[in-house]
This record gives sequence, C-alpha cells and structure tokens, in this order.
Amino acid sequence: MLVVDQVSKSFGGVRAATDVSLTLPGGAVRCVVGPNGAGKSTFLSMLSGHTRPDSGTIRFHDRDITGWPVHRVARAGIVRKFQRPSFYPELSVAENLLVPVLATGARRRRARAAVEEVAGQVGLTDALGAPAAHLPHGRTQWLEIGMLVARRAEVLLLDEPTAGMTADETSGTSALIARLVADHGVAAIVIEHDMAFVRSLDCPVTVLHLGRVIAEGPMSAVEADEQVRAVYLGEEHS
Ligand SMILES: Nc1ncnc2c1ncn2[C@@H]1O[C@H](COP(=O)(O)OP(=O)(O)OP(=O)(O)O)[C@@H](O)[C@H]1O
Repeated sequence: MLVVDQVSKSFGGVRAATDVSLTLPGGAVRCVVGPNGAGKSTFLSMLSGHTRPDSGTIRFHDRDITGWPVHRVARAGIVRKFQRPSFYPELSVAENLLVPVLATGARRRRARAAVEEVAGQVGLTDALGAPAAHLPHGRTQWLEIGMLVARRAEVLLLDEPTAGMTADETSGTSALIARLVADHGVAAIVIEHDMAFVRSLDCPVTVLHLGRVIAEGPMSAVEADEQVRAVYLGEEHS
C-alpha cells in the first residue's frame, strides 16, 4: 500500500503541486490526468525520489519514504518509466531483460527462466533473440515495462506509456497492464493524455489542475464533473 498525504512542491514562485493525496493499494491501478502544467510529472517525481517534496509524506508498506533518493525508492519496489528510451538498443530483448533480472541476484539458470517469464508477460516471447533496436516503438515500451517487472518492482510509475503508439499497440498496453496486475499483483500509477486509453484501464482517476486535485473517482464520474469539463474545455479553446 502506497499512501501519499498532502505532498506539495514549489519551483521558485510556481506551485507545481499543492497538498496532493492519493492511496494506492497493492495490485491497483490509478490514472493521473490533467492539462499541460497540471503537476502530473512533478507528482510522479516526488513518488520516484527524483524530486523532494517541500511538505507532506509518502508512506510505502508503512515506511516513511519521503525524500528518499531514487535508488533507495527503487530498491523498496517503486520504479519509474520515463518517456525517453532507456533500454540497450544494441543488446537483444533477452539480454535487456537479463540485466535487471541479474540485478535481483538471480543465478544463471533461474535468471533465464525469469527472462522467459517476463517476456511472456509483456508479449515479447517471439522477439527474445532480436536486437532491441529492431523492435517497433510500441514494443520497446513493453520491453521497458518488462525491465521494471524483471527488477521485481511492486509499483510501476508510467509517464505517458502510450505516447507515439499505434491504436493496436495502445490497446495492447492496456491489456499488458491488466495482465501484470491480475497475475502478479503489480500496482501502477499511470500519467496519460489519451482519454480512450484511460477509459480502457477501467481504474480510479485523479485529475490535477494547477497542482491541485480537482476530482477523483471512476472515469465516468470524473468526465461528468463540471470543473473537470471546464478545465479541459478551457484548454481546447486557449
Ligand atoms: N524543475 C522545474 N523548475 C521550474 N519549474 C518547474 C519544474 N518542473 C516543473 N515546473 C513547473 O511546475 C508546473 C507543473 O509542471 P509539470 O511538468 O509537473 O506538469 P505536467 O502536468 O506534467 O505537464 P505536462 O503534461 O505538460 O507534462 C509547471 O508550471 C512547470 O513549468
């Protein structure tokens, strides 16, 4: 269970996040949406250890992890996937998955089995021998999610995972996340602009605007919320 209680962060005079709270049970998915500059990335950065909150607390499994550095947060089980690529293009898909598996301390034979298991989970079994550079964009994103799972992450922080994907890759990503949750109890916080994708995840949604939570709940309720509609319409017309 990840419990975020009233975290805030300012950059100079800009209040990027103000009193943002969120509770994520194990094996749950939460989407965070909001217009440009709403504070979504800042919020994720506070969870991943890339940014230290000015105030508020972050607790994971009843431990206060507020302000922990990235590597310590990652070791505790919370890992982040950025939009920019972070795999090894010159290595094969299997080798890319092997790197994080070996980092968990797995020995060779067990490691190979773990690589095959993760590849199956992220739909890359047929590509294990291929250089990662040869994968189409969408599948590189799945590889990166696989690399996080291979580290035995408990909470995935995904920053616009479907950016640049085809429609098929986007629906494949939704199925992939559902599979990881159902089969392995992995939890995820997903930042997204693609509302059809958010709907397909069928999870609670948090809406940020100017650093504050303005709505929270199922997508159907959030989409009907007057303030949310005003914020998104305002963005379209600006
Ligand atoms: N390192 C920083 N230094 C100064 N200002 C920052 C920094 N990071 C974010 N901000 C400001 O904080 C506010 C929130 O930015 P943030 O990137 O978290 O929003 P976002 O919702 O992720 O936006 P987008 O959807 O465009 O990525 C913005 O006004 C942004 O300019």
